[in-house]
Amino acid sequence: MKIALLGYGKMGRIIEKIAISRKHEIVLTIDHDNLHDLTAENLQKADAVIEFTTPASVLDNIEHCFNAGVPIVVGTTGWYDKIPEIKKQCEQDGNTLLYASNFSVGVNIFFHVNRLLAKVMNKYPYYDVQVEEIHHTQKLDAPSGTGITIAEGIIENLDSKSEWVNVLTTDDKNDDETVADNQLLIESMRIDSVPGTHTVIYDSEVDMIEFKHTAHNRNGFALGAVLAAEWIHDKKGFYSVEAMFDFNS
Ligand SMILES: NC(=O)c1ccc[n+]([C@@H]2O[C@H](COP(=O)([O-])OP(=O)(O)OC[C@H]3O[C@@H](n4cnc5c(N)ncnc54)[C@H](O)[C@@H]3O)[C@@H](O)[C@H]2O)c1
Ligand SMILES: O=C(O)C1=N[C@H](C(=O)O)CCC1
Repeated sequence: MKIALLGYGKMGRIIEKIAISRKHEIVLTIDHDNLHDLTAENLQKADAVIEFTTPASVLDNIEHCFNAGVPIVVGTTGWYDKIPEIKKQCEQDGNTLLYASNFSVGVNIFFHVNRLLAKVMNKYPYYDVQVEEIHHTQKLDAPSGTGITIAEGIIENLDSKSEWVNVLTTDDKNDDETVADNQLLIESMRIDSVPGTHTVIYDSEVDMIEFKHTAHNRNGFALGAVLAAEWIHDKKGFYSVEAMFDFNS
């Protein structure tokens, strides 16, 4: 397959290596210093685009791919309030996009079990729940996209929570944050070069249940994005990465 990379930062560089190891060809690489190469003609050389840039540039990049008629896999986070609009554009105009807050297989298993656990916890209301996410200090958005997906999975399945709120701390101290009973706290921490750690904590007066995913490096995210490009290149429409996994059969 021919792949175009939008964003050649930490993720773009690893995706390139993994794509080549899977016998794909990188036909276009765009970063902030060669934006003039982002033309429909260049994009159309690719069977699929993989986009890992910034919250400020992702929507323009999506538009470029839609205008060029090339399927796009979006890894960038921090734009999810625009999902309904983008979904509509896919459905109305026949565009193709797949996005994930986290492409790693391990995190997608975690998402699935998180939803099941939240359902179980309905029977045990004396546990309160919160989400913690830790990432490197270069991260531009908070909470992490993964943290939002985890929180939404809890809110959809646990009757006592109806919205999430975020608190960002820049060191590892954990001040006891107080939130309303219906609110689910997502505590974001930014520490050194941490690739991504997410924990769901159910706490009661007598004990604590911690459910945790730790990324050791970025390779799992990158492999998932390449697998998503392989999966989507001949499809039409709007997809979340869940469509690639079938945990129910
Ligand atoms: N979904 C996932 O599995 C997953 C995993 C890791 C990171 N991410 C997300 O991916 C994004 C990128 O992460 P990263 O660690 O590679 O960041 P990074 O800062 O290392 O790389 C981003 C790159 O995008 C470039 N860029 C900026 N504007 C651009 C534009 N208009 N067009 C093309 N390139 C542009 C920057 O110069 C930079 O090189 C972030 O939003 C992050 O949250 C998602
Ligand atoms: O490094 C990042 O930035 C990451 N972003 C994603 C998120 O916001 O959840 C996935 C994990 C790494």
